[in-house]
Amino acid sequence: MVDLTEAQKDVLKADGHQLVVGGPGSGKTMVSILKAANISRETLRPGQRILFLSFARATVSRVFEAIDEEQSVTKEVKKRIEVDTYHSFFWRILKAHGYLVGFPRRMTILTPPNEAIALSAIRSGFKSNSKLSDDEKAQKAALEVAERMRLATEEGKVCFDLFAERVAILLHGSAKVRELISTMYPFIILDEFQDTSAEQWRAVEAIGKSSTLIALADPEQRIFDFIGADPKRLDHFKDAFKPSTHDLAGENHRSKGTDITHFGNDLLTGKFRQEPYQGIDYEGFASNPNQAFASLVAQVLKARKRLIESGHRDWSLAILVPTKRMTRLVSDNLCEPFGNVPPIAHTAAVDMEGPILAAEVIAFLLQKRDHDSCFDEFVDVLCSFFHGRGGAVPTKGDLTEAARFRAALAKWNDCVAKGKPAAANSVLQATFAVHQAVAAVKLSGDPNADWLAIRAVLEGGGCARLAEIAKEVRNVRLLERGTQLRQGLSQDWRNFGGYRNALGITRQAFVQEHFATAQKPESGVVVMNMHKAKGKQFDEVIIFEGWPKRVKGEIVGNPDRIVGGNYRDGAMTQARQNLRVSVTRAKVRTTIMSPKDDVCVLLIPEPD
Ligand SMILES: Nc1ncnc2c1ncn2[C@@H]1O[C@H](COP(=O)(O)OP(=O)(O)OP(=O)(O)O)[C@@H](O)[C@H]1O
Repeated sequence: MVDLTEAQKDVLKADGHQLVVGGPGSGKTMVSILKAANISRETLRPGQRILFLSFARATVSRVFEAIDEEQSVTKEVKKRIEVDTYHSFFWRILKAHGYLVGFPRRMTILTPPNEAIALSAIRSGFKSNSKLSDDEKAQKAALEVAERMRLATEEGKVCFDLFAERVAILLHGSAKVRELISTMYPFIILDEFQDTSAEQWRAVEAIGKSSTLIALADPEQRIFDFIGADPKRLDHFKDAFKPSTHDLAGENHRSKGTDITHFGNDLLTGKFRQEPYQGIDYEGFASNPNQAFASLVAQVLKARKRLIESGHRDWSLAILVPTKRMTRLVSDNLCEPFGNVPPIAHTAAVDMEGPILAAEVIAFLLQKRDHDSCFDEFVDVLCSFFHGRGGAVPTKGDLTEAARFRAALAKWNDCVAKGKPAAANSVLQATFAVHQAVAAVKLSGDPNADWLAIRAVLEGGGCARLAEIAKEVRNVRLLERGTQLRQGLSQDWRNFGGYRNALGITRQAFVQEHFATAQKPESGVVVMNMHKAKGKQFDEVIIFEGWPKRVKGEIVGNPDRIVGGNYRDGAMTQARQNLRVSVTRAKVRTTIMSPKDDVCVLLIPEPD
């Protein structure tokens, strides 16, 4: 059992609604688990549980890990602490009571890629976001909102964006449902409370009428203003519930013996001390892709060696980057480092819309082999990939590509109907050839082998788009032994001697994957964007940002920077907090890598 600080002990003693604030690694999560254990032993009635609500699955797995670390918490008590995401908790409420807010009784989730497909007709009617006037943006948003509601109420397809808003309406409107929830969960812990959106807050505000709320927050780790976090959120909670407030302040248990937290705090003001910060390294690199990635790989290899030599089995090294694009670039470079450096095994948290839709293309090819309209349907799935892979911000290029394929298919079918051969220069010729080659693949009934066989044909065929799909699908790791997708496909084959339901099984597997909470926390080398690192901890962290593009010595572009464009602009509060969150994820060491000739502005001391 660890020695709790006085402030942590106060958290355990107090009754009623609570607000626990404190800096990174100050022990908010940990004390909330001990608190939950106490409540579970002393207060809960049979059948009741404590709900720990978090934002993302990966954070949830960190909380599970923290619970497991707490040896003073018995197995029985652990079972009564239920850790869940807002998404998954809200979905459970909607499934049971959604009819109260106009939803049909039978509902399915419209996953982000399928939502993107459903909204692509609206989106393709507008120019790209940066070129829209405020009026046009509002018009586009209103059309999207209306379509989302139509899909939910008429077709029972509910997208994530609607969850919190509808649940808030439902809970404010129905004391009965609130009581049902509070009877089950009389205590609810709200993790990362500073980042709750207005809708999430409205929903938990309603539950707080009958359940006791314990909010954990660090106002200076608020990094989601762009999707609805609000600096006033803690005040909203205080005004509504008059909680007892506990400040764990600058205690740092995560990286004891280092100056990592100290450096993180200094980043907020830009005032740095002269003497080095223990546990913080800085590495400058040359501003060109080859040297930049070579420097990164060198740092990764050094860090990995240190961690392996530490003898700690589940070591973790996170490479945190500012943008999703950089996540991909770094991952590609670790797969094929320079010279004869062997690939560096890692996992990358890339956006899943593209990979999921690419998996649907493979599933389609497993399922639909050679019936009459098979090629038409195949082109349709391909177009869905282009409509959906950009998620909420599809590129014009992808939307145009889909339109081009559809137009080519119409011409193609016209020729077929007239008994003429399709035009030799049709964009579909290569697609057709690959489709035929896939239909000729003899399937074996081993889902893994069959999946790879189809992927290989797409990869090696003459159609550049299908080759791209094959590359995307490599990011899907659902076919590992024992996974739901693999088992589902095997069962399908056993039942029908073919993959009759491959598409449905694949879609379902991704929904399950989204809600699964038992995932292990990341270990080994992991790459993710900085926002995704929130609430996590790793042994070592490398923060790696992009570099400027220069023409004749002048900077002409500066994408992928921690501060957009890398120029000073006002207080830069969000950027400072974001970098602080990333820096303080490490237990032992954080290495910050920035281009030598255009160092990150947040690292340059502010004048007195
Ligand atoms: N009093 C304590 N003594 C020793 N170790 C502690 C103490 N409190 C917490 N810890 C450990 O310190 C680490 C960080 O704690 P925790 O994750 O609870 O911090 P946090 O405040 O939730 O951090 P963040 O806001 O950065 O996510 C954990 O490994 C936890 O087990």
